[in-house]
Amino acid sequence: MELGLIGLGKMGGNMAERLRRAGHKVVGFDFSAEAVQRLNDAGSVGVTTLEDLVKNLQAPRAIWIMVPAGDPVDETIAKLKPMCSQGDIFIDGGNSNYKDTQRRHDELKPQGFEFLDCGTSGGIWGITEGYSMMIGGDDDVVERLRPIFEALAPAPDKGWGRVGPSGSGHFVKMIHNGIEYGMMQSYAEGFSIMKAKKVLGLDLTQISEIWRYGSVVRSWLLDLTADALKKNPELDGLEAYVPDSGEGRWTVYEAIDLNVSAPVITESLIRRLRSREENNFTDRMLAVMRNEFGGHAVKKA
Ligand SMILES: O=C(O)[C@H](O)[C@@H](O)[C@H](O)[C@H](O)COP(=O)(O)O
Repeated sequence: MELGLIGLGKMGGNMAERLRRAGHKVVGFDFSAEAVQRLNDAGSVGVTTLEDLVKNLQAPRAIWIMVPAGDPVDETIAKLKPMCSQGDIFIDGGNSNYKDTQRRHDELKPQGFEFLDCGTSGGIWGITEGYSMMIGGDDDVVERLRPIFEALAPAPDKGWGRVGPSGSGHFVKMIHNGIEYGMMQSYAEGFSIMKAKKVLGLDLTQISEIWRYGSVVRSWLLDLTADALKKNPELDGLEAYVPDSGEGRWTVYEAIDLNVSAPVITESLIRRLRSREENNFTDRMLAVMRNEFGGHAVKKA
């Protein structure tokens, strides 16, 4: 099949290569000339304008958008529409908010365009391991792209599927990432407690390796954790600073809207926020109040 791919970063570039290896024609666009060159060197078609991307694909086209969530997705669709034809399919494979996705779908459908959302998991490993894909949108449109999903997935019949109507792919990916936050937090806390138990002299690298096989808490995340500890057991040179890209906080908003208590995911998000505050105002407030009512000592900076 032919696929247009917009955004040849860590995810898009690797996806293009996995598709090429499976025999598909990929026409890829990126603002980075280097990324376009890399694609051409690998044997796909790299182009430097969206016009060329559209021209190099036969209608009805399928164009996969792999750009940062938010305005870049709307801007890309707005640029593509005048160049594309009725029946063309746009796929948003990024981490968009599902409410934006539903809005985009409802705008595009009456204009004659198809729109799928595909929550795509797998990170930089997807090129070899395959990607897990949670797809939202019309069933017949998903079927038209079956060869693409089969090639990107870990196996043709595994790791992908239509999960519901438009928006549901991104909704499920949002929850997936919320779970990711909770799992990461739990591993990190467990390893921290073991590290603090100095009298036992535990080797965290060894333990992570033991847990990888047969243990109830084995997982791919733990495999990666074990690799990281092997490379850098003390995590030297790293700042205790954890960013987030939005999916975790959207999961928490959703839990609140639905009256579902989700304390682990919520706390995992809060811990990330806390990791970015050094000597924060909240804790200084606590110290000063304690000092005011009880005359308790404060630690001066
Ligand atoms: O499934 C995946 O491949 C990951 O979940 C990925 O989609 C995620 O976006 C980033 O790893 C960073 O997410 P945060 O910045 O929110 O941690």
